[in-house]
Amino acid sequence: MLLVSKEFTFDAAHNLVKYHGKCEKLHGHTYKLVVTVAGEKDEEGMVIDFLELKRIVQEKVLNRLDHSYINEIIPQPSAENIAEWIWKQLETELHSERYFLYEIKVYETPTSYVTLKKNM
Ligand SMILES: Nc1nc2c(c(=O)[nH]1)N=C([C@H](O)[C@H](O)COP(=O)(O)OP(=O)(O)OP(=O)(O)O)CN2
Ligand SMILES: [Zn+2]
Repeated sequence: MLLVSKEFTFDAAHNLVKYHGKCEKLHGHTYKLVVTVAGEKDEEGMVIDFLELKRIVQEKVLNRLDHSYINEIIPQPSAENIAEWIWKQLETELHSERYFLYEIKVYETPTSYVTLKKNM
């Protein structure tokens, strides 16, 4: 099995409504998203074309989250809840007879991130 990953960034604002601390105030992050697909190669020697991966993530995730107020889409936008929402947007699209969505990482800051992995 091969793992194919691509990194993306998006800028968005949020506030954690059920939270006591500085993050209950409106603020923004440049989020980093790493999407990993697992599978076997096709006759072109690719699990999934990076361009196809980019097209799907752009359409299903970035077009909605980039420059958004995330609370309007995800009511309590912790990195954990954002990761679960992104997983739901991508799971069906990144699934074929040869490959499947394996893991995503959502970085809220360069040092704070959440990993969501497929139950195997
Ligand atoms: N488990 C989680 N903990 C926290 C979350 C979260 O989503 N999941 N979110 C926040 C805040 O929204 C925010 O991420 C805190 O960011 P920031 O103020 O930038 O944090 P730091 O400055 O401490 O980050 P550094 O990378 O260390 O500079 C809080 N907790
Ligand atoms: Zn935050």
